[in-house]
Amino acid sequence: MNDHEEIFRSLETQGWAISDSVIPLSWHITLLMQGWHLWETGHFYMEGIGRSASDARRPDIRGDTICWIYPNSPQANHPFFRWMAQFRQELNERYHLGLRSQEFHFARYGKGKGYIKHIDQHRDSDHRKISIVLYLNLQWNPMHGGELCLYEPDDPNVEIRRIPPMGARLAVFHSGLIPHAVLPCQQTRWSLAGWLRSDEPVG
Ligand SMILES: O=C(O)CCC(=O)C(=O)O
Ligand SMILES: [Fe+2]
Repeated sequence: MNDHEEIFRSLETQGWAISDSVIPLSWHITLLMQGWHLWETGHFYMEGIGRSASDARRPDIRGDTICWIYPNSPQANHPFFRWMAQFRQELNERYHLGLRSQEFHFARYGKGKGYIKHIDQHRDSDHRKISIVLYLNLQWNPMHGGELCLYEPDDPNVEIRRIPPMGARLAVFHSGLIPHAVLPCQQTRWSLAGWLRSDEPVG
């Protein structure tokens, strides 16, 4: 069974999947360097919690700062995004999900920050179908916290799993199904977060 197969099986049976082997180790390091450089040069900002401009920034709900990766930017050339386009195509072939586009941003959670329990589909749009997080941390140990915490779709009070954000670890889950949270971290936490979408690419 190849790595993609394992992810597909887990997605099918439980709605989420984790892989520590599908992403080459060097990719998370080169992506971390890109993210770190963008942060150093002031390209990160705090995103609101909804879709409209009036949706307030709420660091008490969502503590990360982010930097979107635009299609024609140098960062978009990283092989990770071609890998992801291929993965998206495989998902479409197997499950007819109609995934037409993908979007990704770097995310940086400073010490003490997290993201409270939520679902990734916005109230008024269900175009986000599959959520993806690639962790970019070089070293992580249990004292650093910052786990991705997954909850039962039918009962969000029930925790299913805590996943430490180890470098090169890939988390994949159904955006409209799995409630999840980022627990407060005790060390700066880096990731690349994104969504496979059912609408056309922007621009
Ligand atoms: O970084 C993670 O583990 C999850 C992030 C998340 O839930 C989000 O950006 O919507
Ligand atoms: Fe999320």
